[in-house]
Amino acid sequence: MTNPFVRRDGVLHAEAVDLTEVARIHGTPCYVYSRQAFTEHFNAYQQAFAAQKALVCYALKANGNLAVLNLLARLGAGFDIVSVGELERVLAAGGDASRVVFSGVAKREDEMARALSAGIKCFNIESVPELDRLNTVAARLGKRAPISLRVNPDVDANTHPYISTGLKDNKFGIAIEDAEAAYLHAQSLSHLDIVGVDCHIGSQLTTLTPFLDALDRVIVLIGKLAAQGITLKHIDLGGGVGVDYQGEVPPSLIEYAAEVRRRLDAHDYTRSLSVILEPGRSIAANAGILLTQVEFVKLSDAKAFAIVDAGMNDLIRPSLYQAWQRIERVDEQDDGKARTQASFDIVGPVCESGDFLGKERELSLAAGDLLAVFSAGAYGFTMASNYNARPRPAELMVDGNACHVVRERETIASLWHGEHCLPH
Ligand SMILES: Cc1ncc(COP(=O)(O)O)c(C=O)c1O
Ligand SMILES: N[C@@H](CCCC[NH3+])C(=O)O
Repeated sequence: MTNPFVRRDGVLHAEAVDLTEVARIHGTPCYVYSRQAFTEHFNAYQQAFAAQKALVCYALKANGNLAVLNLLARLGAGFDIVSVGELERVLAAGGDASRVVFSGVAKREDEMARALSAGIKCFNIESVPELDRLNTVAARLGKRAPISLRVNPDVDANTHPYISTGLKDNKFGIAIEDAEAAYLHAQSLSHLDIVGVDCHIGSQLTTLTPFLDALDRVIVLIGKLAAQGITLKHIDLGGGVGVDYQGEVPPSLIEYAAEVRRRLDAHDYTRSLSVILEPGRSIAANAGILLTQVEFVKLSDAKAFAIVDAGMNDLIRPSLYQAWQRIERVDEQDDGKARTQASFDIVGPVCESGDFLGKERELSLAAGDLLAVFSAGAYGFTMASNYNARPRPAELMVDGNACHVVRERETIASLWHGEHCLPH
């Protein structure tokens, strides 16, 4: 995989674009994405799973920018959505509803109705009451709803507890031992078509073992369903592989695809299943950085702080998960400026002690320096908020030597749009 963020003469570039120029023209903080990286990361899935009728449904919760969705749609992506808002984004970006799968534990009736009339590929159902609700909505609309059940295989994904989803005590999915009964119930409902099975055990998995353990358990279930006369068209393996934040070595997609194929080929009842994948992070994370400027260097006996203009409202992963993301000075040329060399906590402007982007980073810094926070293309902008009345940053997409604004920085006035004072 080509790294889109490289140094030339000491200055960090995104593809061919000098990031100091980006900051000068567009201001900070801002997200900068690489078209080339998004393309390569998506194509890696397409190519690895090419032999097995796989549909790569990009999980846009990772990065739902319209330019990203449009780019991926043109590369042949399907999409994994978790709300009607995400469905509308896909459609607005030119995505095809018939390549959309709808995940999430709490789909409202109006969301189901909209997805049914748009004609999505599949609802990934996470509970028995949700089956009943979808059946009622489909009957009301005179439609049939294609469904798969998201089963929870009780496999430990060995990832952060907040992003582990396949254990019994997680809210997601139907416990695998209850799944057969749930499928039989689904079969009894008048307006549902059972088309698949789905499983997602967590995010940022750095080994294949939990994925394959989960798959083995789902295959046992598929065998039981086949014995009941319930045949499926697809198996949805959920989110993608983990990424390199801090030297992690992500599992090989080629090996993943081969292991999946080997397992599916081993049984008559799984051989002809098509495969769906829902990767988000591995397509988006290392296709983006967050650019931020040092406002002040604040030193005390106890601490060295670099106070920057991006905060937890812009990038919450470090605060929320103690996530580690690489931080470097953009311009490392020797400009003769006096700097402090220290182990810095990189903190933001938000009024919270938990507002940091990185801790104990050995850097040489002065006010005015530009920093890049790496691996920020996934779960960066999509998790940004307006806390402290801070406008969300601009998003930019670099393409070769061009840099396009793909979302403008929010204006302050837009933050009170739709708010009203009481009548006197
Ligand atoms: C149901 C579902 N599918 C797909 C994903 C995307 O996962 P990842 O970003 O790890 O590829 C998630 C997030 O964990 C998810 O909850
Ligand atoms: N937002 C999380 C991942 C969430 C996964 C969604 N189920 C992160 O940044 O790591």
